[in-house]
Amino acid sequence: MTVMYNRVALIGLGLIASSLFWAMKRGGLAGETVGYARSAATRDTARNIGLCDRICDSVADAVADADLVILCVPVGAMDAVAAEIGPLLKTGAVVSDVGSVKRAVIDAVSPHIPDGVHFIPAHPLAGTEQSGPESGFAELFDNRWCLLTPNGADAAEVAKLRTYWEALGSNVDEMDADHHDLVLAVTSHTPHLIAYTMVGVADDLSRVSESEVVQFSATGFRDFTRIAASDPTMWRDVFLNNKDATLEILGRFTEELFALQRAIRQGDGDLLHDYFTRTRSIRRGIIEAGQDTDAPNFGRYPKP
Ligand SMILES: NC(=O)c1ccc[n+]([C@@H]2O[C@H](COP(=O)([O-])OP(=O)(O)OC[C@H]3O[C@@H](n4cnc5c(N)ncnc54)[C@H](O)[C@@H]3O)[C@@H](O)[C@H]2O)c1
Ligand SMILES: O=C(O)C(=O)C[C@]1(C(=O)O)C=C[C@@H](O)C=C1
Repeated sequence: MTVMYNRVALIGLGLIASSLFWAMKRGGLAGETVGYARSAATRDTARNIGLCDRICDSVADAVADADLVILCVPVGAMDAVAAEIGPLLKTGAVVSDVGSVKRAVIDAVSPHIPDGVHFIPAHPLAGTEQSGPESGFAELFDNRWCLLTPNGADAAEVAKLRTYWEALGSNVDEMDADHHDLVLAVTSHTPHLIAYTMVGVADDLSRVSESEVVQFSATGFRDFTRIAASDPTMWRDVFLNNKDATLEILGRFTEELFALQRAIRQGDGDLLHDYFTRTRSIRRGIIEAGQDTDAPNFGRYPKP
């Protein structure tokens, strides 16, 4: 139990902020955690479930004298929130965020950060399809990655924030923001778009085949429906703010899809088999590297 920041302010009280609070409480990482949400209903819910040591009715009260301020709002709201809190930040404070996109957040937030305040963007690669203050839990960040995109921030403050995320349970790495956005377009953003599309297609079909799509949905499709149940505001903002990288990956995806479509039409079994063999090895690599702790056989076969 080591207090790392005396006062931590969480702005936006959803899945990530509430998980941060419970994980900080578990580790005793903050002297005091204060929270602010835009809507009175969310603030009431937060108070009712004991989220944060104090819930403030104004963002000014929340950031007053805060040593660490974490912006936990959708990516598209970062600009407005940063503009509001910028003039209220104390000298020496650290501002961070948890947004799923990094370059657009840096461009939106940096202009509002006064001299003497450190802005260190971060992105925990951990989440669920749930949202809101009641959805958080202390273990969310355990054994997950958190990527920092420091963008030239003070090295000592970056090292401290890294230690903080490690104390929350995460593995931490640093990355250039543009590279982050390209990597996440491949590993998270485009897969979400594909899931949204596939569930939309099934929904169109279900109007033809009534409830069969739901009744006979196999595990693969159920996984798609979980992903496609993710928060619409959050994901709208991800795509609007990681436009170039997502379009680049979608272009490549479409080319591959057409190649597989042609192979099916032409009965080219070799092409399909080779392709699926290559992709299977990627999954096996992830399991062998110990990166998928949710896999059903995780840990069953000890590595030699
Ligand atoms: N959900 C995930 O899987 C996940 C994972 C990693 C990072 N993130 C990122 O974390 C951030 C928060 O996501 P979440 O899942 O906690 O979302 P959430 O929907 O659970 O919570 C977001 C909170 O922000 C508030 N909010 C929305 N617009 C606002 C505004 N203009 N001003 C003030 N408050 C506003 C909402 O009322 C809500 O309290 C997003 O930037 C998202 O990209 C999400
Ligand atoms: O598990 C999930 O529900 C998620 O989609 C979490 C997930 C991801 O794609 O891995 C989603 C967006 C975030 O920015 C980070 C994590």
